[in-house]
Amino acid sequence: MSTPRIPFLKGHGTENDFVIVPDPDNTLDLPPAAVARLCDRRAGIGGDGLLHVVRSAAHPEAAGMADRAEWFMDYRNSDGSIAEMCGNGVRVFARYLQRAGLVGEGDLAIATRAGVRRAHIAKSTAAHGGSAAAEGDITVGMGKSLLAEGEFTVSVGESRWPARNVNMGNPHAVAFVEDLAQAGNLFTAPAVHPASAYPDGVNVEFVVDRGPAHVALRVHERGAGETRSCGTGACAVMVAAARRDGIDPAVTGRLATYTVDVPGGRLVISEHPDGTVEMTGPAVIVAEGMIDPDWLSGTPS
Ligand SMILES: N[C@@H](CCC[C@H](N)C(=O)O)C(=O)O
Repeated sequence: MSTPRIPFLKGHGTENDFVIVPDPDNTLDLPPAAVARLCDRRAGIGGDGLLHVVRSAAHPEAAGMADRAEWFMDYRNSDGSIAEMCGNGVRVFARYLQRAGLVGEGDLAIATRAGVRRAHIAKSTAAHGGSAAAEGDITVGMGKSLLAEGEFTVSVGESRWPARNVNMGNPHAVAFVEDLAQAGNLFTAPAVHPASAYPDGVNVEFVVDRGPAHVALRVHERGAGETRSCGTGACAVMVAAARRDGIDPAVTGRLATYTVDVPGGRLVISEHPDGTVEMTGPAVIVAEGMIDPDWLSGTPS
């Protein structure tokens, strides 16, 4: 009997693109090599990462969150490595659940390795025909940022910039530059100093100003290379930009909101007086299909 084909979908959030593999009961074997094969842009489906959609109760890393969030985002980078969190991924994950009829518009909770995140799926508009595939925005509560004390730098070639070390569930180094072109081709990961500050690697964001409370970034993602967007990175950038601008909602008691442009679109990010960060942006499912299990396992057919 032949092995059944594996359903998948493809989606993106501000062009941070993902292979989505629904596996409610966690029955699929997805070793790093299989993830890298699926995310390969020439020999596979292609993506910056993979969203393995599993019921929290069925996954050993999420079972403890099952009472608060039915679904677990088992996120993998395109090189097959595991990441704690993916901001754009959470929105696309929520969009998948909506499209599959597993959740409706409104609020839902999603378990991630960084903890439970709450998403709000905006009501579909008539302009989108009210369909479940509508491209309305999704807002995600991204938790609190953690800014490390100390001196950090990021360098590309001979250039070196001071950086903020911001954790959004996953690690980020944020450097303000004069011009985004200074980041170079970003084929390889920029050097970070001290490297010991990031024992598990780091995502690196380069940032320029576009106007008041408006910045733009380029990013090199750990485990994926340069991508068109990074949601957690955009949140790290928002917090770093606010502090640089002398704004700390915990001190002022007022919400701070920044527009963060990424190569693949725009995200709007707010920090509340209690320190929680909220991100709003699009999430789109573009295709669905079937994976050949023999190809995935590398078994010649
Ligand atoms: N693109 C994501 C971040 C994905 C994980 C990251 N590469 C890491 O290893 O931490 C986002 O939108 O946040």
